[in-house]
Amino acid sequence: NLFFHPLSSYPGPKLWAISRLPWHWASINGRLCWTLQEFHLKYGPTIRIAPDELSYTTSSAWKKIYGQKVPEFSKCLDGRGIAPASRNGIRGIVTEFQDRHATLRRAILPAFSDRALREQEHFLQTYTAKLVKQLHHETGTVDIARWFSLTTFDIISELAFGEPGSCLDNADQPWLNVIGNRAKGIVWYQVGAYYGLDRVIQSVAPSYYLKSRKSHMQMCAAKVMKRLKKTDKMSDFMSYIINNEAAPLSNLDLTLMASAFIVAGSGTTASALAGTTFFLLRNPECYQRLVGEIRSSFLAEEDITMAATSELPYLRACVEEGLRMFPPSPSTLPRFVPEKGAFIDGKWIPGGIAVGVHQLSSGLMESNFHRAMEYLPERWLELPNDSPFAKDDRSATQPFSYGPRNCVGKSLGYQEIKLILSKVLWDFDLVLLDDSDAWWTQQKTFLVWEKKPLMVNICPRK
Ligand code: HEM
Repeated sequence: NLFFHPLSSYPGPKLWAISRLPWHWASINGRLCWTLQEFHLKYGPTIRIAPDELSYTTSSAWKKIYGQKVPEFSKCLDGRGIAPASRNGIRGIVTEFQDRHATLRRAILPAFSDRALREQEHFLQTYTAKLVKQLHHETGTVDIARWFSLTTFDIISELAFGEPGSCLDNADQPWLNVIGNRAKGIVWYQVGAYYGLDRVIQSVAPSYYLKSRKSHMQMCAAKVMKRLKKTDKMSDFMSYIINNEAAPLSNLDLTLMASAFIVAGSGTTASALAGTTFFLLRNPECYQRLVGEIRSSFLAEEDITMAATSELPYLRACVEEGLRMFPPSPSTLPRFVPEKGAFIDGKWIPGGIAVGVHQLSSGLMESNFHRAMEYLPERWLELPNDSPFAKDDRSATQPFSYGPRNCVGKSLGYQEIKLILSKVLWDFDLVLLDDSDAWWTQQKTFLVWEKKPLMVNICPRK
């Protein structure tokens, strides 16, 4: 692997080129993401991170790996790939192969159209108002990351199942923990799948591995069955998806789809909110400027709508910068080079090699962003040509991924983040308890961020 492999000329740590064990070890310990970021800093924009895997950080690699349609760089190959693949032989939208993926995607697109989003705004407004109300009872020290998680779970529960998740009413929602444990379980599953040791891994992995996967699917199936019995006119996702003639879905498809919505649509948005809040509070000038923009743009809280928050340039810049430095999906979403091989960033890569852009590293590379480790929202504003940020390669960061399998909930995610952040900053003054960078750099990832508590002092605005 070290001397005679087709990838032997790529830079990277030698031990990682010899065996995939160090990769799996870092992954199980939740340190893979930050370790890969250190490797990119040390070895450069393209590195070898396993005998059969290359990691990239450039915008051109995003376009090639995730944007090429014919032939597609597939998500799964011979048991290798990102996630537990199928249930009774049926795959969900995230792991499905190209042809059927297109059918599944067609079936759900209407639920994410601009029109649908406008019809869904009342869910976002209801739960954001509830969050603000609860925070008024809680003033003092709160874990704001947890409150964001409760809010986004409530919103996605309404959208995916047509009923409240009741998280904001009862902060001890066990399903949130089940989802966190499920992500940790997937990391173990990857070890089993890679070495063909699925049964062994099932017996040595922590018990939450099996239990959380199972209970998550059971809860999704029960909620979907309940939703299918409802006949009233609704504006949730299912109202667009059930009975659509373009791409009819079975009950199992609908359950897998609802599971994808719940997993992909709640924790991600909550991470974006927590990350952006953390960086804002560590940078008082940015925080004050954003608070100023929000409080001077509206006369009353009711004026803060999705459409109105879309008109705030500094808010948009703060969110983009938060997503760059704390991308909710910070790891690599690996793909496999098509059988006949492909050129990536000017170099020929043989078929079957795993390739991907490492999201966290691509956002933090100095070669892509000037003063990359600093939170500087102004880089996303309209810039004069002589600005030091004018040479930033903005498309090197793709928090919602890129191409035909990118995030279908991108607009919804942006709207949620902007609305929730605006309403919280309209009502409250916030101060971070620990303003070191520990919350960020010591945070573990299991495909997604573990979500450590983000402790802030919160009080009604003066
Ligand atoms: C800040 C918020 C969000 C971020 C950063 C984000 C990020 C992503 C990323 C990176 C992917 C690609 C995953 C892959 O290739 O395996 C993805 C896919 C997906 N996301 Fe999001 N997401 C967000 C919010 C949402 C929301 C609110 C929903 C609503 C249900 C959603 C639903 C989905 C679905 C269904 C997919 C699979 C799409 C496909 O395979 O065609 N996401 N998301």
